[in-house]
Amino acid sequence: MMENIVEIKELTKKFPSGKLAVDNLSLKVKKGDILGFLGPNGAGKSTTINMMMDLMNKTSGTITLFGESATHKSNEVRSKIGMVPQEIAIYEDLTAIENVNFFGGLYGLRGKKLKTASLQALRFVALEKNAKEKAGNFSGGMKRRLNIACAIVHEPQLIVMDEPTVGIDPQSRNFILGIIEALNKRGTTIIYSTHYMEEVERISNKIAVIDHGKMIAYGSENELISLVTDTQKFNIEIAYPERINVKRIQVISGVQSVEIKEQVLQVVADSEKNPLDDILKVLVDEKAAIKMVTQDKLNLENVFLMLTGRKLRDSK
Ligand SMILES: Nc1ncnc2c1ncn2[C@@H]1O[C@H](COP(=O)(O)OP(=O)(O)OP(=O)(O)O)[C@@H](O)[C@H]1O
Repeated sequence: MMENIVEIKELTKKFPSGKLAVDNLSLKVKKGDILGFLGPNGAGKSTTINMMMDLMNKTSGTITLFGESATHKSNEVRSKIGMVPQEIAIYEDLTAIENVNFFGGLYGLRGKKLKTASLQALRFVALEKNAKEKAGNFSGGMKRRLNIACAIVHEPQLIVMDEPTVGIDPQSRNFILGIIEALNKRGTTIIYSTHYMEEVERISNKIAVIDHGKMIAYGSENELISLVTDTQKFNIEIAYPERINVKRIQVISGVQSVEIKEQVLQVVADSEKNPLDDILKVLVDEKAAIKMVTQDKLNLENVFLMLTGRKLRDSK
């Protein structure tokens, strides 16, 4: 069975204006992945996705979806893909169910099959009670959810989402992230474009960081963090710091430095090793009375800053 559902090789887009929006970008997406496609505004995320969906011509490079060229894909492959565009693409004058029926019809669903699939899609985004209401009367969050229902009515194996949570309240955003996790649980591969790193941290197992059209990093969250640091820091709160023999901790494999600040033992260690078990054993042995253990971790914002020298949010 094919493992890479998406393969992009050396993809480039130069607009007639001369703007190089996507620059020699390569990327693979495996079955079952939730790929967070992360980058600031203008990084080239939409341009990449639009070429992937064959909505825009590429300048050079190749894009393969389910083993077929993105520009010459069969109807069979077409029906395996769903797209949630950045701009909400629903008919405001139609009801919710009419919207979903319309998109299901485009994918060849008819009659009873269409009816069942449309209701199921609306149920999935918790809009079944609003099925007969006009989409134009929906809140921003409900429109976003309806947009998703329209993209999943044909039960695609791959869903590509371009910033589907922009401009909505935190509750609706949370709900949409939950929908994505549920879709993934039933086996759907997801490509999720966003400039919100906390969304990517929550839902993605793989992250592709893009900036100025170039792929600057790819991997799991921990792999990206290890690109910019080779240490980790543990803070261990204890009741009796005076009982600790620091030397016993210093000699543990992987430990770089140990410091006691009031009731907190601060240990810096190699990120490749996990000395925590051994450290805790010493503390238990010395009856230091462990109260809490926390780990200082870099986040993706730090990673982006360290790789590019700029902040993710307000970079242009
Ligand atoms: N039709 C076009 N002609 C010229 N330049 C364009 C065109 N469309 C996009 N661009 C430019 O290409 C770059 C990448 O844009 P793109 O929309 O792909 O970014 P993005 O990462 O999706 O960001 P956003 O969150 O703003 O959508 C930007 O500098 C943008 O201004």
